[in-house]
Amino acid sequence: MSEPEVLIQRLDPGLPLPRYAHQGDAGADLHAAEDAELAPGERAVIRTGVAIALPEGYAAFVHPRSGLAARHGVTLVNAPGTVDAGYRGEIKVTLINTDAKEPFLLRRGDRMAQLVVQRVERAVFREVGELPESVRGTGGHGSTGR
Ligand SMILES: O=c1ccn([C@H]2C[C@H](O)[C@@H](COP(=O)(O)OP(=O)(O)OP(=O)(O)O)O2)c(=O)[nH]1
Ligand SMILES: [Mg+2]
Repeated sequence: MSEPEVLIQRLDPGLPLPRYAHQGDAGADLHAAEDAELAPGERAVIRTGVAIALPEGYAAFVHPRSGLAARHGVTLVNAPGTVDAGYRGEIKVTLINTDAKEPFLLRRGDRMAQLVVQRVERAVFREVGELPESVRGTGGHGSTGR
């Protein structure tokens, strides 16, 4: 399978570019371009120092890092964040500290989230009066029990 080429622009020369930590990883780690201190319950929009141009038919999704989530309760408010193929602005990460007691200290250069590049489809929304029947029907939101 050929790898899609993503053009990347450094907006902050002092920072490493996003990279895959291991062969086979789906997510490339995004670095924080700034220091921040998040009090319990606080959120902050953090710059990554990079902008990208994705090929048509692709999107990139900003996912939390599970280590930060498990150790510190730090995740993303909008997980996963969607980076559109046409977006040329700086990628930003909206972190939230869900820990009840401990503030979270983020340092410039820390790996704070990961970017997953994926092929995406665009749908045509065709309006109809009635939808076709299905086995599930309209049951949702816990209809199958706990
Ligand atoms: O975690 C994220 C999510 C989004 N974006 C950028 C890329 C994306 O293409 C753009 C818009 O994102 P989205 O459509 O999710 O936000 P919106 O609130 O709908 O803004 P807009 O009105 O600009 O579409 O913001 C990020 O940098 N980080
Ligand atoms: Mg939008």
